[in-house]
Amino acid sequence: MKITKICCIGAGYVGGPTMAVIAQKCPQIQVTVVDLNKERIAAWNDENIANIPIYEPGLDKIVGEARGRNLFFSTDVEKAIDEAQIIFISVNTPTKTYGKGKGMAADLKYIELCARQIASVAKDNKIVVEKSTLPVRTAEAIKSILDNTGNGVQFQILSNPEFLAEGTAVQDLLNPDRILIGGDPSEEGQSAIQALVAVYSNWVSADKILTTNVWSSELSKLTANAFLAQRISSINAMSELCEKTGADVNEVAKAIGMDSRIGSKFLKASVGFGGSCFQKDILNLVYIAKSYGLNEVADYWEQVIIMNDHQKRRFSNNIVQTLYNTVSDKKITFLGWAFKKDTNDTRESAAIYVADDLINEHAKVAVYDPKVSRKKVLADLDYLETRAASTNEDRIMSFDNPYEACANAHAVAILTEWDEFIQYDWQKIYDSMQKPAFVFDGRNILDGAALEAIGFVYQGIGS
Ligand SMILES: NC(=O)C1=CN([C@@H]2O[C@H](COP(=O)(O)OP(=O)(O)OC[C@H]3O[C@@H](n4cnc5c(N)ncnc54)[C@H](O)[C@@H]3O)[C@@H](O)[C@H]2O)C=CC1
Ligand SMILES: O=C(O)[C@H]1O[C@H](OP(=O)(O)OP(=O)(O)OC[C@H]2O[C@@H](n3ccc(=O)[nH]c3=O)[C@H](O)[C@@H]2O)[C@H](O)[C@@H](O)[C@@H]1O
Repeated sequence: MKITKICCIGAGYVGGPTMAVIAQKCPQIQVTVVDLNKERIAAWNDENIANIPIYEPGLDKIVGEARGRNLFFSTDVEKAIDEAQIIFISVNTPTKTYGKGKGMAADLKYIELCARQIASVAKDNKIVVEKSTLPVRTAEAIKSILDNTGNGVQFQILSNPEFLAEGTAVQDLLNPDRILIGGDPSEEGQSAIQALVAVYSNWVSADKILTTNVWSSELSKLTANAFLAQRISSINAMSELCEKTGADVNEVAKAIGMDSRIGSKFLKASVGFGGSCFQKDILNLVYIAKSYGLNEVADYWEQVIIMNDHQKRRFSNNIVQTLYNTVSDKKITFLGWAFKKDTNDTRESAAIYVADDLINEHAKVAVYDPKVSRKKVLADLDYLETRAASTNEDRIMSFDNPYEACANAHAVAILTEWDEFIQYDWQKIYDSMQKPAFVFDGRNILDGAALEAIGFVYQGIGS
C-alpha cells in the first residue's frame, strides 16, 4: 500500500513533535494532526513560530519548514480520519481518577472515543496505530470496537510506542535507538507493518526497525519505562545511604557506570523523577500484574514509586530540619519548576510535591523557571487539592528574574537542572540572601565547594 495521507489524533507532546518529524522526513506524505482542543491547534498554527504550544529545542525549525507544505494542524477530526490511510492515536492515557482501578489503571476513555470516531467515519480500509502508551492487550479492545461497525471496512491495528524523552524529543525522533512496530501475524497484519516500516525507512535504517507481535510491543513500552524509572529509584536509594556513610553518590554512580553491563546513563541521583509517564506507566503495570494475581510482580515494581515518593519527601523534610525546624513565613526560592530541563512540561514534577510540603509548613515559596508561568505553577498546586486556591496564591511568589527570586531568601532549592543556573553570579545571590544562606541542590548541578567558599551552606543529594 502506498501511503500518501497520515492523520494523528492528539496534538500533544508526542503527536505534535512526532508528526512534525514524519512530515519533514517524508515530503511526499500529507500529515494532518487533529485535536479537540481548539486553543492547542490555534497555537500550533500561530504565525509566530515561537508560540507553538510545546517547547522543545529544534522543534520550531522543523514545524516552520513543514507546516503548510505537508504538515497541517486542524480541529476537523472527521475529515482527517476519512482521508488518511494510516491513523495514529496519540491521545493522553492518564491514571484513572475514579471507579475500578482508581489511582492505578490507565484511563482509556480517550482511546475508546478515538476508536468509536474512526469506526463511525471510515469508509475504506485503514491502518490504526497505537502511538499512546497502553496496557498490554488494548489492541484487542480497539479491534473489537472497530470490527463491530458492520460497514465492511477492514482495520489493521498496529502498536508503535514512542520512546522520545521531553527536552530531547527532536533528537530522539531524528535518531531513535529503535522503532518498534507490533502487528498481527496474518498476511494483512504483516502488510500493514510493512506500510509503516516504509514510512520510517525514509530516515531510520532497517537494522533499527524492530517488528514484533502486538502484545510484545505494547508491553515493551511499559517495561522500558519501568526499567528506566527503576534505575533512578535505585540510585536515589543509594543516595540516602551515601549521606549516612560518607560515600558520594556521584562517585558511586561513576564507578558502577563504568561496568559495561550496567552502563553510565540514567544514574543521576535527584530530588525524584517526574514527568507524565514514569509514575503513570508503572502504576498501570502494577495494576495489570495484580489483575492477573501476580502480587509479587506488582509489589516489586510498586517499590520504584514508593522510593520516588520517599525521595521527594526526604528533600522537603531536610529543608525544614536544616532551617532550624521551621520554615514558617520564610522565603524559600525554587530555581526550576519543570520536571526536567529544556521543557515547559511540569506534569508530576518533583517541585510540585516539595512546594506542597513546604506550604504545609507555612513557607513562602518563590519560583523562577525560565519556561513555566505562574498560572501553571498555581494550577499544578491546586490540582493536588491540599488547600484552598487562595492560600496557594498567597504562598507562591513568582519571578521573571532569578536574582529577584533569590533576594532575601533563607534558602535556594534547585528543582530543575536548567543549564543557566550553573552560570549565575552566586556571589551576588549570596549577598542578597538572609544568613546563613542555604542551597539545597536537588539536581547536583552546582559546584558545592565553590559555593561553600562564598559562604553558602551547600547540600547536594547523596553526599
Ligand atoms: N509526553 C511524553 O514524553 C511521552 C508520552 N507518551 C505517551 O503518549 C500519549 C500522549 O501523551 P502526550 O502527548 O504527552 O499527551 P498530551 O496530553 O500532551 O496530548 C494528548 C492530546 O490528545 C487530545 N485528545 C484527547 N482525546 C482526543 C480525541 N478524542 N480527539 C482528539 N484529540 C483528543 C488532547 O486534547 C491532547 O491535546 C500518552 O499515552 C503518553 O503516555 C509516550 C512517550 C513519550
Ligand atoms: O514514555 C514517556 O513519556 C517517556 O518517558 C521518559 O522520558 P521523559 O519522562 O520525557 O524524560 P526523562 O529524561 O526520562 O526524565 C524523567 C525524569 O527522571 C529524572 N531523571 C532522569 C535521569 C536520571 O539519571 N535521573 C533523574 O532523576 C528527570 O529529571 C525527570 O524528572 C523516557 O525517558 C522516554 O523514553 C519515554 O518515551
